[in-house]
Amino acid sequence: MTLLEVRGVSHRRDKTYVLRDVDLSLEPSALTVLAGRSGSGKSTLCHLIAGVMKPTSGDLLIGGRPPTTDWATVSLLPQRLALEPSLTVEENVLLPAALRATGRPEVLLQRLGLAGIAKRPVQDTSLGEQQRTALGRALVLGPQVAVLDEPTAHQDDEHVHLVLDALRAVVESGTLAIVATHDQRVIEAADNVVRLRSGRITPEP
Ligand SMILES: Nc1ncnc2c1ncn2[C@@H]1O[C@H](COP(=O)(O)OP(=O)(O)OP(=O)(O)O)[C@@H](O)[C@H]1O
Repeated sequence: MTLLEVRGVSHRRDKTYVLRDVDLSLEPSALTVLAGRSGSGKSTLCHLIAGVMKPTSGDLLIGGRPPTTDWATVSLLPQRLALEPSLTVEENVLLPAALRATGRPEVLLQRLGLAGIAKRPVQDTSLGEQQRTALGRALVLGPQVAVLDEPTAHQDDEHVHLVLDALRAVVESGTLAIVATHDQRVIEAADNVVRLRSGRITPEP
C-alpha cells in the first residue's frame, strides 16, 4: 500500500531547478533515508513533502491527498529546529498536541534522553538536546509521515542510538519516517535509501 506518492515533481528556486522530475512511492512503516551531497535537494524535497512549500510542478500525495500542515498526518523536524526558546523541553515536545488534549510524552522523553531536563527552558539546553526536543515534537503525535532533516547532525554515537531507537519505535507503529542525512550510521539502519544527485533521483549507490 502506497502512503506517499511523489509524481513528476520539479522545483525551481530563483532561475534554477533544484529538483527535477522526482518520482517516489513509499509505504508506511518504513525508515527511508534521503541521501545525497550538500545542495542535492534533500531539504527542498523534505519541505515539499511536509507541505510547507508547493512544488513548481508535479504532485505530492499522502494517503491520496495533498500534504497539509496537520502534524498528525505529516510532521517536520527542520534543519534549523525552530523551537520556542522560552518554553520548556516538554512544552516544546507537546506543542503539536496542545490543540488535541492528547500526548503522553513521558515515554518519548525517556527514549530521547530528555526526561531529566524536561522542565528546563529549551534555550538553556545544549544544541544536541534541542535537536532531540525538535525530534520529539515531530514524533509526539505518531504521524503518518515524519520528515526529519538531518536529525543526528548534533548527536554523538550514544545519542545517535537513542535517535535510531525512537525512530524504530514509531516506524513499528506504522509511521513512514523520511530522514535526510549524510550520517552513515543512519543510512545503515534504513529500510531503503533514496539518493539524490543535482535534484534527480539516481540509482544506488
Ligand atoms: N531560498 C533559496 N533560494 C535559492 N536557492 C536555494 C534556496 N534554498 C536552497 N537553494 C538552493 O537549492 C539547492 C538545494 O538545496 P537544499 O537545501 O535542498 O540541499 P540539501 O541537499 O538539503 O543540502 P544540505 O545537505 O547542505 O542541507 C542548493 O543549490 C541551494 O543553494
